[in-house]
Amino acid sequence: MENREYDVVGIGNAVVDVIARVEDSFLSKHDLQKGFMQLIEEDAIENLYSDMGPATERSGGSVANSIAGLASFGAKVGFIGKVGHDQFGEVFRHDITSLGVAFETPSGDIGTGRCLVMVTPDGERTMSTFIGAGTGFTAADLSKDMIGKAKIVFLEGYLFDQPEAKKAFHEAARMTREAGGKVALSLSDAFCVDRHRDDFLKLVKEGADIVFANEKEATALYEVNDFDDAAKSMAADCELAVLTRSEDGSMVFADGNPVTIPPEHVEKVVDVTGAGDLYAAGFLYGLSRGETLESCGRLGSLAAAEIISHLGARPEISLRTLVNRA
Ligand SMILES: Nc1ncnc2c1ncn2[C@@H]1O[C@H](COP(=O)(O)OP(=O)(O)O)[C@@H](O)[C@H]1O
Ligand SMILES: O=C(O)C[C@@H](O)[C@H](O)C(=O)COP(=O)(O)O
Repeated sequence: MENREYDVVGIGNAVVDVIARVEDSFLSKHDLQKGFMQLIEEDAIENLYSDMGPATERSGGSVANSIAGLASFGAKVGFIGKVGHDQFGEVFRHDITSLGVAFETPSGDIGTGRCLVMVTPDGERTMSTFIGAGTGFTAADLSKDMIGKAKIVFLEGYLFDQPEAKKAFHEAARMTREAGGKVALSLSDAFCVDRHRDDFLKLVKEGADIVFANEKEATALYEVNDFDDAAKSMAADCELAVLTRSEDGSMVFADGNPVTIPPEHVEKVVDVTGAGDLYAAGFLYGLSRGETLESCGRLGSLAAAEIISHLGARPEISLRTLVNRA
């Protein structure tokens, strides 16, 4: 890919994660579906929070996590997303800009989005997200300049949950194409896929160059039970399909041809939050540098392995150092 100011520009919800360890019984008590993301209103988030044990706050947001990961690899990156004029917004802005990410989206009047991340003893994460300021995200927040200078624009599927953000999403994809960049898409979550299946299918077939999905999202998209059936359909539908399979690694299909990528060995899985986001970071980092698909996948596995070895979805050590060591 030719030289451009940004390797990747991400567009997604700007969210602060509130992370706590919980027992499985906490999930059943609050009627939460383990391993998924459920949308929640602000008062409900307060109720849930008050029933939790000690929690830590870290910047999150799915594509924002990927962009933070890319910055940690040393990529040139930007992020577009909406925070509010509050302390959570300041934390999010500080964290992302301190990593060297260009982030210029003006803050809005609604409070910053928050995601309660509940980590069970097996390391699985279950999320309840209040989108907050993200509900005020519109096409007017898109930076034409940033998008026009990106090799890849990475769009978050969660944006589909807000009508104005959904319009902005389509506009961003159009602007990217017009400027000669590649459109990458994350399907985000299986429930989100269920809510917007037809729109996602259309994008996978026509609007995106690179599609990231985990096993649950891919099977939800094609309404099948078997991973192989979903993979076959996605491989036929898009140019570059990147399918992740948790501890079984990942598979990439380029023009229908499969490449299998092993996972990185992880001594102890502490918290799987951000595995897919960081995998995407590594993969896109490799892609923006013209690496082979196998090498892109290995970079993804490496970054994902770092993130699941500790609590939270932002890297705790420099991914560039990790790659150099590897
Ligand atoms: N238990 C694990 N051991 C090693 N790597 C893992 C493990 N779980 C996830 N990963 C890595 O993270 C990637 C993404 O994980 P996955 O669970 O498929 O995505 P998501 O977080 O979107 O649900 C996998 O392809 C793999 O490289
Ligand atoms: O954007 C959200 O609603 C959730 C994020 O804040 C969270 O950090 C996240 O997406 C975690 O990533 P995943 O486990 O790879 O889905």
